Amino acid sequence: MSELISKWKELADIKDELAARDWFMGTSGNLSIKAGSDPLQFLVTASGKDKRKRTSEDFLLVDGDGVPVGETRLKPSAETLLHCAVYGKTQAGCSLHVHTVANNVISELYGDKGVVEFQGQELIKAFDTWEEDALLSIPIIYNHADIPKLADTFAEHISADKGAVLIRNHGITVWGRSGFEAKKLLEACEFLFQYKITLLQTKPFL
Ligand SMILES: CSCCC(=O)C(=O)COP(=O)(O)O
Ligand SMILES: [Zn+2]
Repeated sequence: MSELISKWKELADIKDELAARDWFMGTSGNLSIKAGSDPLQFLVTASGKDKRKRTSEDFLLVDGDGVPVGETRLKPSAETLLHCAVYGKTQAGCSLHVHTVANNVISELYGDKGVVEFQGQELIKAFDTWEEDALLSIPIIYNHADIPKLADTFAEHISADKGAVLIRNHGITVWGRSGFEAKKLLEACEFLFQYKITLLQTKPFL
């Protein structure tokens, strides 16, 4: 199997798993996987598709600027520039963006603070923070309608090969060195968000 086909299949499998969780409401979300470093190329979801369906037109290959490689009638995700920022600044191999109710609620609750923090929760170890008092901070940025501006603001928070950034009342983007790692981080974030919301809802009755 060629490297590109194998990357396509890997991303399609991740897409199916996230779809099974119902994380692509209303055609939201976009995913990418690095296909080559020299020159930088990655597969990204085509814009506006129902990401719960598996088709031969789900992804297209783009360069480091998010421009399609070769002739295609497909349009790359409207948010491709955020994926460009991840691959341009790190050695990450996969970047995942989803809108969920939990990530939107957390982004609104902590949006004015610009960050949501987790401590004393086992699942923050997904981010390789093993110390007992480790603190996981997830930045929350403003949801600029202008995508180049959104991508620039997002890029300010990319400093490692794995990470997560919330976009207020929009969604989350996570990235990792591999598809496995990116998916693990996304699942960990969504668990932590749901945990915090549940705890906040429960507390008044304790
Ligand atoms: C209908 S959701 C609005 C656009 C968005 O935020 C998103 O994640 C999906 O856009 P795409 O162009 O990647 O389909
Ligand atoms: Zn989005």
